[in-house]
Amino acid sequence: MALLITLALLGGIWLALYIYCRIRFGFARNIPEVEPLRFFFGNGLDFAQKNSYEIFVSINRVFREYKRIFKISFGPIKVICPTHPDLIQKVLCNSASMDKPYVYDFTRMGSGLLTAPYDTWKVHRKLLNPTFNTRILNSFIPIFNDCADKMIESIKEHAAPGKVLNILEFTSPCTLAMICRTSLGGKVLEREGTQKFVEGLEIILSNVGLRMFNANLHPDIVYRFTRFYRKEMESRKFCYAFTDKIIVEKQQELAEAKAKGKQDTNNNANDSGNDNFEEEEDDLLSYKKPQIFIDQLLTIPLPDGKPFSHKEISDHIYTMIAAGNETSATQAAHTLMYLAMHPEVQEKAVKEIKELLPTPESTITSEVMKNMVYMERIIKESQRLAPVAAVYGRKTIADLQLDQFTIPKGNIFVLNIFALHRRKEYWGEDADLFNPDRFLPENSKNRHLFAYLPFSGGNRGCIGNRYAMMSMKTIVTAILRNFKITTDLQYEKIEFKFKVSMHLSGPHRTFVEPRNLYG
Ligand code: HEM
Repeated sequence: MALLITLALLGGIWLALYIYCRIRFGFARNIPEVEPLRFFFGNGLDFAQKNSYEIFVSINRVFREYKRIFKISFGPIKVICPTHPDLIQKVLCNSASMDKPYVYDFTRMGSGLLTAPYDTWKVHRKLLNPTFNTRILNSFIPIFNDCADKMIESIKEHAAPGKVLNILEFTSPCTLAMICRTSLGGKVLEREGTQKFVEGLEIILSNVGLRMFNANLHPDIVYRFTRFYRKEMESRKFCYAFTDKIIVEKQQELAEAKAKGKQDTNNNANDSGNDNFEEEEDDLLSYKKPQIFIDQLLTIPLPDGKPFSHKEISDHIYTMIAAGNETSATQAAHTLMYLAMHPEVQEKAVKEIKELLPTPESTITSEVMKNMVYMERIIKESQRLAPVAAVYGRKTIADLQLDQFTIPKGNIFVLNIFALHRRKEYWGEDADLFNPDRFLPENSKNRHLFAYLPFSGGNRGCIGNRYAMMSMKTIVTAILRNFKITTDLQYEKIEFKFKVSMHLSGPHRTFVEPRNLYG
C-alpha cells in the first residue's frame, strides 16, 4: 500500500512538472530538436555519463547539423542554440540577452564582470573599460617581456635533444605571472605562500570546469557532498586569505599616501613592485610605470561616489586571473603546436621577428607589438581552429525575437564557437586547414563579423582581448626567437576536450632545438 502511495505521489509530481514545463517551454515547441529524444531525459543522457572528450564530440556533432537554430532538452528543460551568425549577433548584442546562465555562478565570483548580473555588470564594465586602454596595456609590455624571458630560462633548463616538452607547462606559469603582476603588483609571486596560492588557483579552476561540464554536479545539494567541493573550499580559503592581505595592504598604502597629501595615486601612491623597468619618457602611448589593476580598482569611484567594496575588488581580481590566465596560456600553446606542425609558417614568422627585432638586444615595444602583423594572423588562425573559449552562454532578462521565435525572459542560450569557426559557408571548403592568410584584410572583408568570435562579441565581449593578444605575441615570439619547435602530433588527429577552456586531449608534445637567429 505504502509503495502504491509513493508511486502515485511520484507520478503526480512528475505529471505536474511535465505540465509546467510544457507551458513554460511552449515557446520552443517549433524550434528544431536534437534527435534522438529519450523519454523523461530528453537529450540529457547523450551528454551525461560521458568524459569531456565525448561531450566535446557530441556537442559539435549537433551544432554542425543545424544551420540556424535548434534546441537541446535536458529532461524537461530546453536550452536554445543559435548557430547562424545573424542570430548569434542578435544574442550577443541585445541587452535582453546580456545576462549569464547559472553555471557561471559556480565560479563564485559574484560581481566580477564575467558572472555579474546585468545591472551590476553594466555599471562596473563602464568603469573598468578604461583600465584596458592602449596606454595602460602598453605600460604592461616590460612585464610581459620579463615574464617571457623567465619562461625561456625555464625551457632552457628543461630542454634536451629528443626530449618531449609539454609546452603548456611553460606558457602556463608565464601567463599566470603576467596576470598576477599586472593585476596585483610585481612582487605578488615572491610572497610567502605563493606556491600554495598557485596550486589553489589551479584546483579552484579545475573543479569549476569539472562541475560546469558534469550536469550531475550542478545541484548545490549534490556538489556539497563531494570531495571536489571540500578541496575547492579549502583552496578558496587559502587563496582568499592570500589576496585579502594584499588588498588590505594596498588600501593602507593608499590611505597613507592620501594622508600625506599625494594626489597622483595612479602613478605614485604605492609601490607596484614593477618599478624596476626603464622609464619610457618619450613614449606618449605609455605610462612611466605599469598601471596595476588593483591600484585602479582602489581609486575608481562608483556612481554613488563610494569605492568598490573589498568583496567587489576581490571578485574583479579573481575574475581577471580566472578569465585571463588559463585562456591565454592554452591559446599560446595551441598556436605553438600549429606552428610546430607547419614549419613553413614558422619560418615566415621567424623572418618577421628578425625584421622587427634585428639584434639580440632588441626588445618588444609598443611599436614592435603593433607591427607584428603576421604573428597576429597566426594567433587569430589558431583561435579560429582551436578557440579556448569554445562554448559560452547567455540568459534572457526580457523577450528576445530570433527568427519567428520569441524567447521569453529566463531562458538559456548556448553558443558553440568551435563549430561556428569551422562552418564551410563562412570559411570555405578548406575550413579545417591552418592558413593564417585567411586573416589578410582582403580575405576578411566580406566575412560575416559574427562568424569569428574567439573573444565573444557585443558589449559583453572579452575586456582583455588586446591584453591577451599582446601577451600571446610576446610568448610565441620569445619561444620562436630562441627555439625551433617541432612535434610528433599529427594535425589530422588532434583531439580536443573541455576543461574550463578547450584543451587538447593529451599534452602539447613539443621538441625544442636552439635557434641561432642572429648567427
Ligand atoms: C586567449 C585569451 C582569451 C580568450 C580566448 C578570452 C575569451 C573570452 C570570452 C569568449 C569571453 C566571453 C565569455 C562569456 O560571455 O561567457 C571573455 C570574457 C572576459 N574576459 Fe577574456 N579571454 C581571454 C583573455 C582574457 C584576459 C587576458 C583577460 C584579463 C586580463 C580577460 C578578461 C575577461 C573578462 C573580465 C571577461 C568578462 C567580460 C564581461 O562580461 O564584461 N580575458 N573572454
